[in-house]
Amino acid sequence: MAKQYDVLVRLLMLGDSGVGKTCMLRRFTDSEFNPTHISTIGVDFKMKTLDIDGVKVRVQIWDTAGQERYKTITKQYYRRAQGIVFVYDITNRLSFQHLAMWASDVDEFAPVKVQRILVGNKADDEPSRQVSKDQGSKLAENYGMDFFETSASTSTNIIEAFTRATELVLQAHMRDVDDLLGSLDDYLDQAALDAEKDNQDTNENTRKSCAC
Ligand SMILES: Nc1nc2c(ncn2[C@@H]2O[C@H](COP(=O)(O)OP(=O)(O)OP(=O)(O)O)[C@@H](O)[C@H]2O)c(=O)[nH]1
Repeated sequence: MAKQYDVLVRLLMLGDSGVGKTCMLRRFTDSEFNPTHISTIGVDFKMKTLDIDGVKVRVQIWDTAGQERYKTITKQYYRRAQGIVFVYDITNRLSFQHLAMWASDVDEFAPVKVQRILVGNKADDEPSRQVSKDQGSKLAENYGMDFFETSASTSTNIIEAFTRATELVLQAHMRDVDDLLGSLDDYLDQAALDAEKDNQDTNENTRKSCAC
């Protein structure tokens, strides 16, 4: 059967329990919002295909449990992630403070070139806000990440956040391909020069040894 996509991208969602990771994912893949909180057990994943500049990208998004007791399981998934979506809840200051811990886990267990974005979810619940947009944006700037305030409930910025994380992964991998092609060009140039030099040396030797 013909492949339905050109590239596969793996994203991982991290953040405290209850920040809305599962709701964001369901909103993105199924356009649904379920207000009941059923804690994720270990990890779960969903897929969606995006068209990014004409490239069909199959995005595989791993939704991890935020609860401490699943950490041993969830950490095993960091290694294969190409992009991380860090999520906190704008109505929960502690979930914002814990980002330092999530980020340090990623530094320890994820590949060096993993791409990262920061998301403050539940932006619809303005009356309960505990983390200002400015605080979120400053932290993202410190970490060198793009920043989005989202709402799984109203769908605000959900597509934008996942699409941006996917684009960043694609760009990083394109750079790798370019670097690889660049070194291949250098190698071929050098090989052509070496072959030319060998040729010249052989011609000279032939001339030197010629008695005529
Ligand atoms: N107001 C509002 N509530 C939200 C939003 N997203 C999620 N919630 C609520 O937050 C609660 C937790 O959402 P989940 O998606 O289950 O949280 P989680 O981060 O996946 O939690 P764990 O699986 O335990 O790690 C649910 O009761 C949701 O209804 C949102 O954008 N706005």
